[in-house]
Amino acid sequence: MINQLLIIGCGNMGGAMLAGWLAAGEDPARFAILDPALPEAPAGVILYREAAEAEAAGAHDAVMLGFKPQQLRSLAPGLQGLTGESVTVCSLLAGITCAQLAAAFPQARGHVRVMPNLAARINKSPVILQEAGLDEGARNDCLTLYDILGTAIWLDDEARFDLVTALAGSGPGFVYRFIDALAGAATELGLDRAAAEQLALATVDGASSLAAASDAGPGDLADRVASPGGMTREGLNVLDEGAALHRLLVETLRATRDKGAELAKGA
Ligand SMILES: NC(=O)C1=CN([C@@H]2O[C@H](COP(=O)(O)OP(=O)(O)OC[C@H]3O[C@@H](n4cnc5c(N)ncnc54)[C@H](O)[C@@H]3O)[C@@H](O)[C@H]2O)C=CC1
Ligand SMILES: O=C(O)[C@@H]1CCC=N1
Repeated sequence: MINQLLIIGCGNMGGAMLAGWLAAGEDPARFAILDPALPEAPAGVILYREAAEAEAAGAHDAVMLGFKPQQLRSLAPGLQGLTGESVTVCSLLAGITCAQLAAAFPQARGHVRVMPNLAARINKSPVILQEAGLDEGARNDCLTLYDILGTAIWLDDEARFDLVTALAGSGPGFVYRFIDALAGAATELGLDRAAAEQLALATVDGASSLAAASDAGPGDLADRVASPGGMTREGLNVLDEGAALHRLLVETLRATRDKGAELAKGA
């Protein structure tokens, strides 16, 4: 079991994960934060402003890096005292590989890439994991911890990590853009903006919950919405014309995935 996780950089993503763990009833003493700028920590969670303070406490057996990938090179030297041989280094840093983590924190017990999304806050995030150097016990400890935030899985091929990041880590951003566009389209065609936003959100919420609970795939479900000779088919035809939506999303995921390699190159 991971007794204490030190979250180094607790902004949007680290904060959402911490909120998810606490909402699930985890003991706040199981977590500590090192962040020079976070206004305050949740009740019962220790907040360190400097690495030396966390080092002196020496209470953690894992760290989770939650700062920006572009900061890895400058911050790693100052974090060596926190990443000794009894400490597992977990990282949220998009694009940064296990090999880069091992090079940045060579003394650590093992290295884990972690890719959640913001739905960790409500324990509904997929969490994709990739490790280097962990034994079976440490693998189980990581899976158990991250599974609290939704559904954690090990990926067996790190070459696909940037792609799953684009799909599951960045994915909420694309879904939010879609909801916004749906509401914007209805507004342009004459609906009041507030009503359009409310209906678009409720529709996406209901549709996604139904798909999650259904044995049928989303393609089949779309066909079930489209009554023969009815209205929906006309709209689906617009999305399907020349595989317009499919092509747009392939380009969206490609651009997102490829940025991962660029971030890795810069680190
Ligand atoms: N936002 C998202 O939905 C997701 C983000 N990620 C990853 O999470 C990481 C953080 O992203 P966000 O939370 O969006 O960024 P953010 O800017 O909200 O959070 C970064 C945090 O790092 C802290 N920080 C800055 N310098 C620091 C230092 N020297 N020591 C300790 N902490 C320091 C900041 O004060 C801030 O709280 C990135 O590596 C990103 O790739 C991964 C999956 C999803
Ligand atoms: O935009 C980013 O780089 C991070 C990684 C996945 C979601 N947010």
